[in-house]
Amino acid sequence: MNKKINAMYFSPTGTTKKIVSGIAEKISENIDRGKTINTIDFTLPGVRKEPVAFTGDDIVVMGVPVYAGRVPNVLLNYLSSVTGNGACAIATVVYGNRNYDDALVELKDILELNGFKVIAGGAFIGEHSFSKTLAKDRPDQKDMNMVNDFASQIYAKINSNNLESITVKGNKPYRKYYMPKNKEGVPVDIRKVTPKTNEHCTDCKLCVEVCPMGSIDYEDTSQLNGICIKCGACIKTCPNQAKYYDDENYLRHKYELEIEFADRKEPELFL
Ligand SMILES: Cc1cc2nc3c(=O)[nH]c(=O)nc-3n(C[C@H](O)[C@H](O)[C@H](O)COP(=O)(O)O)c2cc1C
Repeated sequence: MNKKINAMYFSPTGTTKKIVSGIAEKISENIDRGKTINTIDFTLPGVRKEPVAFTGDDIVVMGVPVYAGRVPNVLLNYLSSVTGNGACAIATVVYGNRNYDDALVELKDILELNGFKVIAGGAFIGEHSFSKTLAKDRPDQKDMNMVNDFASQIYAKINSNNLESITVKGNKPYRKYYMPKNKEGVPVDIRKVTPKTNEHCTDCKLCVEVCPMGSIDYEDTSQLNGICIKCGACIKTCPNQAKYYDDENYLRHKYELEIEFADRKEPELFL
């Protein structure tokens, strides 16, 4: 088979990367043992400045995390610039055990609008960006077994040459971006919340390197020069636990998520 396998993802805390890479590797193993996968990790801002265009010979595993029940809105411009030209796509979203709401249908729509043929879709679970306990250490081995089964089914579909489009779960029109509530039950906007830096910071600059918005000031890493999307990259990457949020509404939301969505969710696959 003369198909080229591509893995494309945005993944500040690495869970989407694990799922997308797992699917791409397994498909590639089936199709052409050992042939290299073309990886486009668009987590960092510099990569999102480069144009990307595929052809009908490409298979693209595209993955994003679910933010507020949707495709992260900071990615919409970039995603709409990626052209499929008849490439096959596998739409993949990864969420933190609350819900993926309309993110998968939104990603599928974006891909189709851009000239991809979406032949499979999946919603997987990853450790929540806000938490070290919610969906802790997921995707785990059980998830990765499902990733392998999913990839084998995708391979069988490609091989059968019956590349039908799929239907995935989600509302249309899409629901509004999910909002946390304050203690009075009133929806609150946490978009302006920014991380704080404590005395454990050794100025190693790792947080500067991993920020997907390029927002952390190089000279003074306690300062932001741009927006914070609460992706968790600086907090989870810091070797000294020097980054944290202290906003009351953010912390309440995190706590509520940890209590309310403690029960394990399982991946959902669409073929
Ligand atoms: C701003 C923001 C909003 C999020 N919204 C949701 C959500 O609506 N539902 C959910 O289950 N998880 C939500 N999450 C959690 C992420 O989808 C999840 O942790 C994902 O695995 C992170 O992917 P990454 O490791 O590739 O960064 C949100 C995370 C962030 C940063």
